[in-house]
Amino acid sequence: MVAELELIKMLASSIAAVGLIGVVVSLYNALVVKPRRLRSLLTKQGIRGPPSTLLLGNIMEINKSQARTITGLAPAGEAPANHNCSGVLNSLFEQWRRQYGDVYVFALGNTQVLCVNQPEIVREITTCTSLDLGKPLFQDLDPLLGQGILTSNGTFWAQQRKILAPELYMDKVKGMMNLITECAIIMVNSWNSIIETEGGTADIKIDNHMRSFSGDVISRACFGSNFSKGEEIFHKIRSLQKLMSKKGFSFGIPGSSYLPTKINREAWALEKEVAYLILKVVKEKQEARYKKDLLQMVLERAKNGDPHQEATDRIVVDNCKNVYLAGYETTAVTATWCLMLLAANQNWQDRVRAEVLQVCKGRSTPDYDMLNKMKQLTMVIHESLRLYPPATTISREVFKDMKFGDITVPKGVTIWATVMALHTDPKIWGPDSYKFNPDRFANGIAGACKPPYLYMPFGVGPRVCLGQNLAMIELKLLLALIVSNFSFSLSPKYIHAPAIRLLLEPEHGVDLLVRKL
Ligand code: HEM
Repeated sequence: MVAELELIKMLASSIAAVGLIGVVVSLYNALVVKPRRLRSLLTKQGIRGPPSTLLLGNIMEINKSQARTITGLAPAGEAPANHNCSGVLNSLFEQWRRQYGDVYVFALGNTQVLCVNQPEIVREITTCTSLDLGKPLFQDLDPLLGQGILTSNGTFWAQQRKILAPELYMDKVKGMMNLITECAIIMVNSWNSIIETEGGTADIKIDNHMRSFSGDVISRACFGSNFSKGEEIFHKIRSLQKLMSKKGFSFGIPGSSYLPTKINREAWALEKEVAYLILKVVKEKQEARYKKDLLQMVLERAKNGDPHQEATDRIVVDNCKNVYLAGYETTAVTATWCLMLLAANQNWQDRVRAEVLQVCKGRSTPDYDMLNKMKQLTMVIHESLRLYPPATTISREVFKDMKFGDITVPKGVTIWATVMALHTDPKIWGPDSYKFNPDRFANGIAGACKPPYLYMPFGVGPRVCLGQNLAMIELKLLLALIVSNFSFSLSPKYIHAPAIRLLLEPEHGVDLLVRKL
């Protein structure tokens, strides 16, 4: 009996040892062998790049000064006189581009990233419709994004795009004008009360105000009359988002999101709670026959595409989270940068205000046609998105060997079109490419940028942003109401420190001195 037990113990420990060896081998393959092989396939084609210094790095751990170096903008306390992008030339990406050419490779964790700045190749990549080219797979973000439109690929992505896209066409966005106006008025009123309390002029950190506005719009658009429940749900998604950025991306450690760490456990619990709450609202809606909103339409289309309840539930839950994450912070941070630039360039603030007042002819809130007539305002938004694009790179992964230009990109490589570098390239924009000059957009995007597809704050091609119509209307309406109600300048507290987190954000927020007009 004792001998049998010993034998069982020995067998168990050999199985454990073999299992452990298997794990070590697969880790070694993923972390060392595969990256080396991909790198050498690129190097053989003459593509060079910095040594793999970021191997096993964690993007969130690239410390703040490094993030600022990558962003390339002026560091804290050294704002250039007109608060433009003039420091970008010194950025790490620019440095690498000068050193290694328009196409170079670097390592981010165990991922080999091919950085592409050559216009024709950028175009080939961004407009490529092959399903073998898609979004990089960030398993770490699973609890946050699930398998929704932002991260999925292939036919499953195409199915989800078909479901969501019609809900964000311009005619649908036009129908959201009332709800967007309501949210903008709430924002303006909150500033009015702060200014009243402060006695005429208030020093306001505007970032969270912009977030409340865009969060409010998405809650109402998705959940219609249930928007207060939507707000509760989005509050939890935001907590999940914060938790994920605390965790960071553990590039290079396969399976790390499935380890029962404290953060992972918290994330799983929040993920379950969010899914439960969304499905509860969906069920209530079905029973109460509410007016159809975005979520309801997604549900109906998802049901037509797949009769299985579980699959339908997943599409609804994941896309609800995806739309929120795609549309909330991006719009808020763009509004924040626009206001910073208008505060720093008073002449443009005056020009936009004069236009808004002239177009609105005494009306306190503009309608859709009025927004379309606001050309100066549109130019300012375009220029702000050029200098401060919230998404600083457009990224793709190749799922089988593919050829772009004369480069063969091996399966598994990630490609980045570096939006910030393309948006400030003097060869594309002229010698004042680092300056805030909305006039360059006087004849539209095609007049400002040659070739126009290199202006890509919303991406280009088959995966172009689905929410750009909604975002532009939200931004125009909010900014029109702000400039017609208030005048503002930069507060002495403001520190110019753009930093790349998930998006390009002002590291210390934006502080404005705001006065009621
Ligand atoms: C100023 C605000 C916004 C900016 C700068 C922005 C930017 C972007 C960018 C750069 C992409 C990736 C494009 C690519 O990979 O080629 C994207 C995708 C996407 N955006 Fe936006 N976005 C904004 C607002 C919104 C809003 C308000 C919504 C929805 C309500 C939204 C929904 C989406 C969706 C669903 C995708 C994924 C499309 C796909 O993969 O097929 N975005 N956005």
